[in-house]
Formats: sequence, C-alpha cells, structure tokens
Amino acid sequence: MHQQSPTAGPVQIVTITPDHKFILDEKKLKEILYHRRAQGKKISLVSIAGDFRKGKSFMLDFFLRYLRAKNQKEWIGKESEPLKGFDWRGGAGRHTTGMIMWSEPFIMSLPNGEEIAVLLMDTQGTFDSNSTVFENAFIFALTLLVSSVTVYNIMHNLQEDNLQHLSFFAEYGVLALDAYHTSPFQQLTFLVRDWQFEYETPYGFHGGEEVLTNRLQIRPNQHHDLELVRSRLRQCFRKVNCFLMPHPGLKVTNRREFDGRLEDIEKDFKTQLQSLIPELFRSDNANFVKEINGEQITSTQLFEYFRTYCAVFASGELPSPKAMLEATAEANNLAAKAVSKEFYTRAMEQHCGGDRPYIHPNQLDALHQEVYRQSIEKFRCARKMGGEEMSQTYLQDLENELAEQYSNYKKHNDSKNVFAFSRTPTTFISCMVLCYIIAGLLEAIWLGGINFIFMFAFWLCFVLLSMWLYTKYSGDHAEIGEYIDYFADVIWIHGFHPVYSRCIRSAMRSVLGHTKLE
Ligand SMILES: Nc1nc2c(ncn2[C@@H]2O[C@H](COP(=O)(O)OP(=O)(O)OP(=O)(O)O)[C@@H](O)[C@H]2O)c(=O)[nH]1
Ligand SMILES: [Mg+2]
Repeated sequence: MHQQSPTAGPVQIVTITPDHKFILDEKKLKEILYHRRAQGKKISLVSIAGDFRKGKSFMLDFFLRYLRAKNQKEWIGKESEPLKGFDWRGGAGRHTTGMIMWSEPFIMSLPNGEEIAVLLMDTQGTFDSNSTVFENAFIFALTLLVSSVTVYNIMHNLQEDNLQHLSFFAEYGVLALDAYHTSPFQQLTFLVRDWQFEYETPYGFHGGEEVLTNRLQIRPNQHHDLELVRSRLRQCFRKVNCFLMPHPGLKVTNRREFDGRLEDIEKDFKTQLQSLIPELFRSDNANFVKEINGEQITSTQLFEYFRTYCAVFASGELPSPKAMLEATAEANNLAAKAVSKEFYTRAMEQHCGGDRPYIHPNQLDALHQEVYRQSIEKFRCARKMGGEEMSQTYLQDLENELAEQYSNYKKHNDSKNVFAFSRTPTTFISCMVLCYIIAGLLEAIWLGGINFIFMFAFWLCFVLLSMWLYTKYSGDHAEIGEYIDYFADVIWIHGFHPVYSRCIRSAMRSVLGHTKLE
C-alpha cells in the first residue's frame, strides 16, 4: 500500500440541489480518477448505500483504515484513536448528501502482480424525509452502475422491502445502459447491522449466506410478485452475498461524545469487522475489478462512464421513478379511465359505428349525451387510490378524449349521410324514370294492358323514396330507413351497376379500339 498525502480526504463529487436536481462535479471527479497513482491502472470501486442514519459513513471509515494501514494485521488501529475520514455523526437528521469519494486511490496488487487502483465512495442515505424518489433511485442506481462492489447497508434483518427497493433501484439503473446485459452489476453485499439472532444464525458471511439463501429462495406456489423480484435480482447481479454484523454497543449509539474510538465499541463488533473488511477487499475476488460490458476498465474510462450515466439520468429520457403510492394511484386512475372510455366506445359503436347507418345529428347528440354521462359516472364511481385531486386530472383527460371521439363519430356519421343520399335516391329515381318510359312505350305499341306492372313499380319506388326521405330527415324509424337503403343497394348492385359498367366499358372500347380494359 502506498502512503496517502496528508491532504487526502472526502470529496463531494455529486451534489443534490435544493430543487432535487443533481450536479456532477466533473473537475473534482477527474482529479480523483486521473490521479497519477491510478493512471493506466484497472480500477476497483467499493461503495456503500442504504437507508439514512444506519452507520454507513462510520463503517466506510473502517474500510479506509484497512486500506491505509501499512501493517495489514493490526489495521484496526489503536484503542483510543478517534474514527476519522468520511464524515459521520450521531443524531436523527440525515448527514451525508449526494455522493462522496475519497480523494486518492489506494493501490493494491492482483494475484498476478498487476497493480490496481481502489476507490471508496459514500452515498446519501435513502428514504429520509427530504429526498425525492428520483434522488433515491438516481443515487442508488448510479452507485450500482459505477461500483464493482456495492455494500447495501441494512438494519436488523434482510426484509422483503429491502429486496423490493433494491430491485426497483437496480431496474432504474438498467434503464441507463445503452445495451442489454445479462448481469449489468457486479457484486452486491448485504450488510445487516445489529443482527440480534446470533443464537440462531451466527454472525459473519456464513450466517449471512444462510439468511440470504432463505430469503432469495424461489418456492413453488410463491406469489408471482415475490418470484419476479428474486429472479430479476439474480439476473442483475453477478454475485450476491450477505454479512451479519453485531450491534456495536450502547456507547456507540447512545453517547453524544462518542468519537469512534475502539475502546467504546463492543468486542464482537470489532471481531466481525476484522473478518468482513479483509474479505471485501480480497483482490482474488473475480468481481473486485470494475468491469463494464465484460471488459475490465481503467480509472479514466470510469470517468467517461460516470459522465455518460449522469447525462442519461439528466436527459429526461428515462421514465421518472415514482413512489409506490403515486405509481399505484396512477395505475388505478388510468385503469378506471380505460374502462370508462371503452364503455363509451362500445355503446357508441353499437349505434353509430362503421357498420351502422346514418342517424340524425340530433339523435347522435342525444345518444352521446347519455353515454357520456354514464361513462363519466363510471369513472367517478371506480375505486381509486390517490384522492379526489389526483383523479381530477384523469377525469379531465377522459372528458377531452371522449369529446374528441364524439367529434370523430360526428364526422363519420356525416360522411355516411352523403353516401346514402347519393345511392338510394339515385336508384329509386332511375327506377321511376325507367318504369315511366317503358309504360309510355308500351302504350305507344298498344300493349297498355301490362302497363299496370310498371306503374305499380313506379309508385312503389315513389313511396319508398318518400319514406326514406322522411326517416333520414326526421331521424325517426331509423331501422325502416336502413331496410330501404338495403333494398336500394340490392337493386343498385344487381340491376344498374352491371349495366352501367358494361355500357361504360363498351364505350371506352369503341373509343380506344379494343384495348384491354378488364
Ligand atoms: N445501531 C447502530 N448504530 C451504528 C452502527 N454503526 C454506527 N452507528 C451509529 O449510527 C450513527 C450514524 O452514523 P453515520 O455513519 O453517520 O450514518 P449514515 O448511515 O452515514 O447516515 P447518513 O449519512 O445520514 O445517511 C452514529 O451515531 C453511529 O455511531 C451500528 O452498527 N449499529
Ligand atoms: Mg453518512
């Protein structure tokens, strides 16, 4: 290990602004990652993340002691030496904000003798009352993306909510990657603080493995949600392990003047520190060196990745992560809106859809008013989370969408009107003219006796035409109008249309001299 300069210390590389945006301090990050000691070397980044006020920075200072120690055996330090490095303190309010990196890399050797640069990073605790869901997700996801080993610091036990949050953050991180990776993240170590059940499961990695196997097991008949979280975690991380840490003692947690000295810390805690930390920094661990896309990267490459990931998170291209209540309430409202809209569409289609005849505009409007009222009522009555204020936005959207649909139905209905108006009257008027001419001709050649058939057809067409006009203009007895349209269609398709087409074709042939017109 190389001597650190006396000025080495924690450096804020990511700052969260009061309006919950983040700023990456590229200059400071560059100073660390382009440090002369790290130049050209592969890199390992060990970070700690987890809920706020759970002793993360405190733990990181022991990592620091280990990496700084010249004598590997007695790295833990003197009994009365205060614990310094990354800033930690007691109290209930959050302390660390943004992301903080140690200003100088540490040099370690891989089993093949190659030197690598090791960096430490502290992060803002999740779920304090000041941070937004975006902040939490961004910090955690970025930590997972840039670290080779991420220590997920949790309290008391490995619970379902820890797994759920982790998978949420990991999925958010996956979004920032530009290509699909089978295991986008490397090592994740659950560090369970204040483990109380030593009588059942021992401290350390062995006990941790037992707890982890139990929690990550996919059981037959397990609920799909729980199974999904577990299978995604396995896909996202190359290695997951767990360490059970004892309580550090009441002097650590309850005394204001506690400064981190070992003499105030319980023996068990110190013993476990000595087993945890050397194991975490084992250079023969296959996941210790940072890899991206299956390639071990150098510190200068990491700088570029850091910048790229931050740019993706800032671009606004990613879906904005939402709190569980907000996301569920949104899903409820969207579902209720979809049901109401579908109800409206189905009812309108039944009366004025594509295969329905034209109806009078007044009738269409009355139909719309009624179906619209019922559809809005349906939305109001649906059970939704998020309260009245939230549902108001979706109600507004629904109203706009229904109004737009109605305007489309109106246009469609009008277009049917023009169509019906041209074909049905043309057919009946043509029939009447034809019948009249035939009756006249028959009269002229003294066959007036069979005239009555054509005069009957003439008057039939006249009556049908009058009835049709009445139904279309008044909107009453629409079904009768429909039957008349149908009757006219039959006459048109089987009577006039073939004759017209034949006439037009032969006329064209005589003009163009028997060219192929089929
Ligand atoms: N119960 C408990 N408390 C601890 C442990 N280790 C440290 N602490 C105490 O927890 C308090 C918070 O320590 P920090 O290291 O500042 O906690 P943090 O997680 O970094 O907090 P934020 O920076 O606010 O997210 C201090 O008073 C520590 O003495 C532990 O293992 N168990
Ligand atoms: Mg902290």
